[in-house]
Amino acid sequence: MPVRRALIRRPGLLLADGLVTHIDKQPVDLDRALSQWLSYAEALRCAGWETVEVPPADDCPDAVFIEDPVVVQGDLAILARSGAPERRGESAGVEATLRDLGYRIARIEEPGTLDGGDVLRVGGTAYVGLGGRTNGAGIQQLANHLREFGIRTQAVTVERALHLKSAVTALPDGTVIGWDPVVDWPGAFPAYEGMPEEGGAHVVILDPDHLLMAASAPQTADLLRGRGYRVTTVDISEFEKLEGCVTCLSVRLR
Ligand SMILES: NC(=O)NCCC[C@H](N)C(=O)O
Repeated sequence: MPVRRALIRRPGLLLADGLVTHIDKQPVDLDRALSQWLSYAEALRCAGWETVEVPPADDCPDAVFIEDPVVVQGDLAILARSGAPERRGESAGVEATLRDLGYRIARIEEPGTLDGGDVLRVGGTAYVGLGGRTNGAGIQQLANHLREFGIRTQAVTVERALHLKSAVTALPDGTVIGWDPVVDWPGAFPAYEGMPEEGGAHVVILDPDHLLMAASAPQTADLLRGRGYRVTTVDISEFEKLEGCVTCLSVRLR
């Protein structure tokens, strides 16, 4: 089987200063965050993923949310340019690691903005959230980069959540799942299904029959187990306090 790698980045000491946009600020327990992050990384490895630790960016409180500074497709790493200027310092270490791994590098350039958390690929389509972090110019540039892979790009308005993937992700069969109260346009997806919990909107596909989910969504985990999926859960409460979810703590390279 080809190597499956996932990029991860250890939380830094400033984690508690991370941005919050749609929820109130809550105290973050740093020790608990580190132990949750270690368990998250272990869950990836147990499922057969090799984890590659990107050098820390300790001046950037949100650097642990490594999904946001890059979109990787095939052998191309597209360095994003966050709509939150505080997050732009996260890119350098990600670029260095991906160069070392042999990836070609492209960039979202000014005036474009884009966060990886806004990019949901389902089959040959990349749905891209148009909202606080990602603008139309960023989506257009991403579309140009993805075209060589035969991927078409479709913008989806995001107003009620931080990122598109804060609101929806996709099951291995392509069904987009979300938490209805924060999904602006469920009709944008050919197949959409609401889940009973906010954290139930987020799945990492570890294998075609194996999902990683947050422990905060037990009803959804049971529902998906009932559909035949194996579901591994991890407690990521300290990251959820910063509007993070299971998807944003790693970048799966395939
Ligand atoms: N892709 C994601 O959902 N990333 C979560 C980023 C959370 C971070 N506190 C932020 O506001 O940028």
